Amino acid sequence: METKVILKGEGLALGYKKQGKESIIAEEISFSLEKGKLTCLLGPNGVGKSTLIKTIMGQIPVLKGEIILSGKAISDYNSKLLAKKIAVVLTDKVALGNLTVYQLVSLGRIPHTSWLGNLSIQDHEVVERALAATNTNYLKDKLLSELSDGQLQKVMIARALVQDGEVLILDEPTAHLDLINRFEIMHLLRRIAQDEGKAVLVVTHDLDIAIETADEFWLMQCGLPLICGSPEDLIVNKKIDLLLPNDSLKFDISTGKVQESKEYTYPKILGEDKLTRWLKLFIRKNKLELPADLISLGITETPFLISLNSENEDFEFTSFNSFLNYFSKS
Ligand SMILES: Nc1ncnc2c1ncn2[C@@H]1O[C@H](COP(=O)(O)OP(=O)(O)OP(=O)(O)O)[C@@H](O)[C@H]1O
Repeated sequence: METKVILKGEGLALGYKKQGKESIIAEEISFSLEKGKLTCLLGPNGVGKSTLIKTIMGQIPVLKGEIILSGKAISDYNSKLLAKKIAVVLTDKVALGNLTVYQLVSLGRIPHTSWLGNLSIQDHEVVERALAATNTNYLKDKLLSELSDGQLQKVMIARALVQDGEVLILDEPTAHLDLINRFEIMHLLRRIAQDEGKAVLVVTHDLDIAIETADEFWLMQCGLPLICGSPEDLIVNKKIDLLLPNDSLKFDISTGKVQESKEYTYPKILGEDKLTRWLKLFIRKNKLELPADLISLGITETPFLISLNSENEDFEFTSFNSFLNYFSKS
């Protein structure tokens, strides 16, 4: 069977060297990046995610070990050959506002063109295909300065696609984007991984969307080896909690959300789970103290009602805010 692993590292030490002095940022970093999969690299700010990316891109050398790309050490690739294998999308703003989308995407072809940079008919076809794959064809004559952040991000992905490397790396591609665009970009990357058989590695802080879209997670935490596995495995075996070393937060396996770890005792709430969970969140968030003589609390969808029955009084509320008002009066 053809191996899908394209990039491999084992027991790496990563960091920076200044005036002969090493400053190690992360150790015991082992991974296998596979073609056809969307892999998300997650971890707190400053843990070393960008350092790992920069090392994979060959921008900084490994302090210990070797990264192997297609059976050969990264350090043995020259920059042009590496650019044919690995395409990168960074978060830096492009200072090329007066280029058209088509011109920018064409620039991604440079590792494949002659030294004059002329594009062949085949190169133009690759550019057209990348514009189609990212749904940005309609933008091709627009100037970059005329694009929204979401459109620009898709165009940057198109530029990386025309590089036609087997590995595509993106550092926080969904930062500054709205919810719809965040989903769109991550689904687009998943499609690219699956349809084009590329190994896509994405640094992200978007845990929710990463859980929805990723095939693999790499979790990075200070002083710990890199933890790799499918999101579902890491959730079920609780390794995902490594992202939350602070005791005040925990990952709630039943909702897939990060929440306060303080245990709340709720009264029995009558109603469907899909509604009672929002009532529980509302009680927890607003630190509501329910009456000591409470008999029952319930919630219904049609008509929307929150009912509170105590020994002394019964109430019905038609919104969460009117429920809250009851507590501010009492
Ligand atoms: N050129 C450099 N020389 C020395 N140290 C650096 C250099 N660049 C980054 N660092 C340090 O390496 C550590 C990891 O930084 P890095 O940018 O890799 O973290 P990160 O996980 O990507 O963070 P974020 O989520 O905030 O982007 C930080 O302590 C940072 O100060």
